[in-house]
Amino acid sequence: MKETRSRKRKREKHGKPQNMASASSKITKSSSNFLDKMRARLSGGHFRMINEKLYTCTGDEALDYFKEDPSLFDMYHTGYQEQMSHWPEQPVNIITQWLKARSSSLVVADFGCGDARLAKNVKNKVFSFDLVSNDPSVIACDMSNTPLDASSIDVAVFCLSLMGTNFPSYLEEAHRVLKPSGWLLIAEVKSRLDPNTGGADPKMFSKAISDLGFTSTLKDFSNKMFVLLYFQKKEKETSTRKGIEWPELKPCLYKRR
Ligand SMILES: C[S@@+](CC[C@H](N)C(=O)[O-])C[C@H]1O[C@@H](n2cnc3c(N)ncnc32)[C@H](O)[C@@H]1O
Repeated sequence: MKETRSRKRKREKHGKPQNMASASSKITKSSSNFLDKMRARLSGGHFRMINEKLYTCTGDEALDYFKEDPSLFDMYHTGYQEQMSHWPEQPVNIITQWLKARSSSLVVADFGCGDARLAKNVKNKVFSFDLVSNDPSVIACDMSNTPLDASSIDVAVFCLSLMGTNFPSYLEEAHRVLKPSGWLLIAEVKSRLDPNTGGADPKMFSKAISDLGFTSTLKDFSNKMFVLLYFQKKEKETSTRKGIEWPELKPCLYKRR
């Protein structure tokens, strides 16, 4: 249909500013999208850097690292939660279910608790340990040296937290604080315990823990992202701790998304 002169005049009068407004709103939107993307990329980069640091230093070095700048801990956990949001299942939920199926009188120590999700979701008394405490319920320490008494705990949990190069000392600490027959529950990133992808031999890892004074009760490799290894502390002290052959656990480095 042919446009009348008066319509054309109206369109030219009113149409142009409208188009300009929508063009400038498009520019604002796309530049804020761009800034959001840049921010996400930057924080993803920071997360990967802190993550690599935690996997390549000892626990006390990691403690000093966060003491110098506690904001790095929040940065790490923002990135970690982003990564976890892509996992179909979270190991902390499986451990939560395991605890819920048992007596709530079991006393738990969560080694490397992160945001203390485990403590928040069970009725048990949970001692939550991490390098930084952002919550009054979390005790800040290097978990190779907790303030717990010897033989005072029923369940020790390491959910994706065997990060430091001195990880055997975390398991030794768990052995110290666990009661005889107490449970040691480990969830670890699958690639770290998969020889096909350059990871450690899970049999060697499990044997080292048994040599420390535990009996293996469950090995679950069914999940794509993580393995579950459960143990019970032996009734009698058998380990000398010396001569245990620990495999090297490779860092879990997350890909850029
Ligand atoms: C990958 S996050 C897992 C957090 C939580 N367990 C979960 O499943 O969501 C590992 C946590 O272990 C903590 N961690 C690593 N080494 C530690 C150490 N030596 N002492 C205390 N916490 C440690 C880190 O600060 C981090 O919060």
